[in-house]
Order: sequence, then C-alpha cells, then structure tokens
Amino acid sequence: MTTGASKVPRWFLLPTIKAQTRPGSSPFMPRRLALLLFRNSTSTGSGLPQAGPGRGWAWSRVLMSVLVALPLPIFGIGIGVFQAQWQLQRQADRSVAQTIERLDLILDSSKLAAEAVQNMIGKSCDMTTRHVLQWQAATNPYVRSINLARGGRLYCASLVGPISMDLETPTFIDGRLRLMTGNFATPNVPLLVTRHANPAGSALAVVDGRYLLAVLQLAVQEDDLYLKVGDLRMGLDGRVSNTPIPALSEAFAQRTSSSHPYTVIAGARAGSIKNHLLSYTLPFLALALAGGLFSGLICYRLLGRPSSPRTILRRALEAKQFEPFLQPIVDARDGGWIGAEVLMRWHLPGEGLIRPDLFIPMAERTGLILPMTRDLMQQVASVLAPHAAELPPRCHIGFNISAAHCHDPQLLGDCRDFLAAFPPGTVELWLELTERELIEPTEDTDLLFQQLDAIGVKVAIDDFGIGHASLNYLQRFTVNALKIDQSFVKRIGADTLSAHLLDTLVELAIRLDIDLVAEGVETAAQRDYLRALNVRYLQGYLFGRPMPIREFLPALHQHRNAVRNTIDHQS
Ligand SMILES: Nc1nc2c(ncn2[C@@H]2O[C@@H]3COP(=O)(O)O[C@H]4[C@@H](O)[C@H](n5cnc6c(=O)[nH]c(N)nc65)O[C@@H]4COP(=O)(O)O[C@H]3[C@H]2O)c(=O)[nH]1
Repeated sequence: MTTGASKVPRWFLLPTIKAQTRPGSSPFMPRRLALLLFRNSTSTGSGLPQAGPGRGWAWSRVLMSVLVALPLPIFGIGIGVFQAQWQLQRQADRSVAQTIERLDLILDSSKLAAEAVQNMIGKSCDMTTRHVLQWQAATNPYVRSINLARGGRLYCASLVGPISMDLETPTFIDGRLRLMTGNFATPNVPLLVTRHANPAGSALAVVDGRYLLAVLQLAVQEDDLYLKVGDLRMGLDGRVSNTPIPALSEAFAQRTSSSHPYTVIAGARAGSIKNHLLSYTLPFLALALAGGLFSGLICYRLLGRPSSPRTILRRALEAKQFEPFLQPIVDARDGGWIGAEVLMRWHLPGEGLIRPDLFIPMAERTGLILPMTRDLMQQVASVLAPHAAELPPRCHIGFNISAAHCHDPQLLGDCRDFLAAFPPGTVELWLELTERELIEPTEDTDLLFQQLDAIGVKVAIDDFGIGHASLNYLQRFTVNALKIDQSFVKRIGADTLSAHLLDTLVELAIRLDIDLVAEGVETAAQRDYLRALNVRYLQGYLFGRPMPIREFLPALHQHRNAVRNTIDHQS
C-alpha cells in the first residue's frame, strides 16, 4: 500500500527500517534512514499549528553545550592563575635571596673598611689620620667615605677632615647599621652606614645608596622589593622613608640577613596575577577559550543531530509533533459520515508532514508507539469531546494499534479514559489491528481483548486479505469488523479474479456476521460496486482525505449541509 506524495517507494524504506531495528543492530540511525525521515514529507494538511522543537529540550541542549564548553577555559584560567601565583612567589623568593647575597657582600666590605681603621679611633684628625681614612675609602669597593666618632660625635671624615656632628648613636640598629636619607655632603642620596665601635669611639663606613638601589633593581623582576633597616625602608624608587610597606597580597617573601641587622622584603601587590596572566599566559588562555568554545559548539551540533530512532521519536513526542488526522468513514447506503479513522502525522517543523509508514514501524520497534497512541487518543478526545453533540450518532472513531499494544495492560485504561471523555453512548471506539508485527496470542492478550470487549471497544482487522495472519486473528480474537485492503478495491473492474476474491471476502464477513469497511475508495464505480455487494462502510478519497482534526467538524457540517441541500432539491 503506498500513500501520500512519497518520493521513496516503500520497498526501499522497509529494508532499511528492518535492518535498523533488528535486535543487536547499531543503536544509531543510519544516515540514509535519517535522511528519509527528515526529507520525505507530504505537503498535505496545511494550516497546522507550528509545533517547534521542545523548548525544554532546546534549553537543555544549550545548557549542556555550555557545561561542555566551560571546563576547558575554567581549567585554563585555573592553571594560569596557579602558574602566575607560583611564578610570582618564586620570583619574590629569588629576589630576596639575591638581594641579601649582594647586600651582605657590600656590607662585609664596608665592615672590613671600618675595622681596618679602628686603631685610628680617638686619634686626632690630622693629615695622617685623614690619609688612612681616605686610603681605606678609596681601596674598598662600595665605601664612599670613612669617618671617626668619639663621645657620640663625629670628629673626623675622610671627605672633609675635622668635623663636629651629633652621631645619633641610638639610631644604629644593634649599634652596627643605620639607613639614612642623606648626609651633609649629599642630602638627597640615601646612605647605609656600618659602625665598628671600641672603647675609644667608633669608625663609620658609609655606603652610597645608589649601590643599594642598583642591587635592588638588579634583583627585582615583577615584584616589589624593599630593604628594611629598623623602621626605615628603601624601595625601588630609591627613597628612604618610614611609611609602611604596601600589602603584598599575591606573593610575599621576607628574610633577615644572618650577618648584618637588615631585612629584605619582596612580593606582589593585588592585581599582579591578572597582569601576569595578561602578559605571559594570554595565548594559552585564548587557546583554552577557543577549545572550550569549539567543544561547546561540537556538543551543540551533536545534540542537535538525530541520534537514535528512539531519541528522535521521544523528542518529537515531547515536542507534541505527532498530530491526529481524521479520515471520514461513510455509510455505503447514503454516503453519510458515521465516524472517522485517526491517522497519525508527524509535523516536523521546517519539513512539513511525515507519512506514518515512515516512522510507525520504528515507533513500534522502539516501543514508543504506546505513548504515541496514548497521546493521539488524548488529543482526539480533547478536541472532539466538547463537540460530542455535533458528532454523528454513536460516532465511530478508529485508532490503529500494533502488536505491542496487545501486551500492554495500559491500553485498557487508555480506552477507558478516551470513552470517559465523551458523554456515554456518543462515540464507539474502534481499534484497528494491523499485521505489521505478528500478535502473539497469550493468556494476557486474551484477557485484554475480553476486557476491551466488556467496556464496549470494537476490534477491526486492518488491511484484511493481504496478510496470512488475518485469518488467525479471526479465530483467536473477538473481531467486530474487517477492513478490506485497498489493493482489492483498486482492482475493481480490472479482472475477474480480483472480483472473485473481493466477493469471497464479503461473503466470509457476512457469514461470520462481521461488519465490513472497504478502504481506498476513489471512484464512483468502486463505490457502486461495493454498495451492490452490501459492504456496509466505505472509506477513501472519494468521500474525504485525511484532514487535520480541527478541520474535521467544519467538514462534517459542510457535508451535512450538502446532503440537506440535495434532499431539498430532490423534494
Ligand atoms: N491511495 C489511497 N489511499 C487512501 C485512500 N483513503 C485512505 N487512504 C490511505 O490509506 C491509509 C489507511 O490507513 P491504514 O490502512 O490503517 O494504514 C495506516 C496505518 O497502518 C499506519 N498508521 C497511521 N496512523 C497510525 C497510528 O496512529 N498508529 C499505528 N499503529 N499505525 C498508524 O500507517 C498506515 C498509512 O497511513 P496513511 O499514510 O495515513 O494512509 C492511510 C490513508 O491516508 C484512498 O482513497 N486512496
């Protein structure tokens, strides 16, 4: 049976579906089948609501893609921050170590110079004393001048000879070292003074602050670096002050010299990690960001791709993309509508309507046919039940059911719910059994059919005459109607053998006292032939094509008006 405006013959599709759904076969949809599913749609039935893909799913897809995209940049930034922190701390440790090493060297040298003139302490500041002092200042690296003090006052300087100045002895840390902002000779150049005392007084070796600054600047990298002597400190700007050292929150190192009473402090202020990241790890971060973005996009694409038939159908079901189309069934005697067969259509946004024979077999194999049929029943009930009074008396509404339904105890509940939606006696529910999958009769199926019969549900055998199981079904189940397959109807008038077959089927139904419905009636000649054979109900394009459920009631009213007009005309 071929229906609709298919471009792909059924023989081409079915092997693919069968291969796909064979137990143990790949769970992924072959590309050909995916293409078939998405490309082969009919263009019938315009005016359907635009059912978009499930909103929930769309959000989940975006959320999952973001979750996939984020770890790489987060990991990249984490690694970058960790690496920057580690590097800044290492630099601070190294700066402190190098500074201590070099300053110790300088201070050792100035200490030696002060010790070298200790026998001159207390002696008068004559030419000989000055000569000794100048000699030491000239021959010791880093030492700018050497002075002598007595009784708390400077009295002899290598630079100017006799002098009298307060030494401010308490300002020397441990009595040995003093950091100064400048002195009488160079008031703006910091100095570091080493003091060597003996009972007669003290010798003072003065180191120029510019050496100290050079040491600091050579050792420093990205960090801040300070030399601290007592309360005074000297930073990389070369100034001496007693203001507190700024908070070094992102790296910190501090060490006190083991030889001289001073401390070196290094570290990184707030914002250094960010600067470090931007200057050194930017390409790495950009790469991590691009990687994250790429993986997020790939994830988004993959989630948007058809995965397994089950997933595709489940998503479509969640998105309410399966819609009921109704095709009228008429009384052969007067052509009046007695009800309709419900036929499922898949309304795929952007693609139009997908024919049921392209997805029903897959829905049956995946078991999704059960919730799909339930959804269809609910949709039909919700649209038609409020208009039950406008329907034909005991309106016949037929749903196709599959083998899986016959083993599903929920079918009974679904049928009950469907009938309960309508006022009692207004509709007659028909279940049409197809032969696509063989129904295995068991005690459970027997019980189910008995229960269905008990609540007034009728059973029809669909496509009767073309399958070998139809007769078995007749024996096994309580069958209320046979639907003659449209292939017999098509051959009416074509050959005598077909005519005989049709006659025999009709005779069988009459003998069994079962109702007959002929499908696929397209011409008046077919209608007349079937009517002459006493086939009770007819269905086919001659009376109406499958239509969206919302068009069914207006079409029914139109049909009634047309019949009324004809009767009026005749009378
Ligand atoms: N050429 C021609 N065709 C006519 C004429 N009158 C009706 N038809 C088509 O014949 C099919 C009759 O349904 P079916 O035999 O139950 O065959 C159905 C049924 O077996 C299955 N199907 C449809 N809806 C459902 C469903 O909700 N559940 C299940 N399990 N199967 C369904 O898909 C099959 C195909 O459905 P449709 O494509 O809707 O095709 C429908 C209908 O559109 C006519 O005059 N000429």
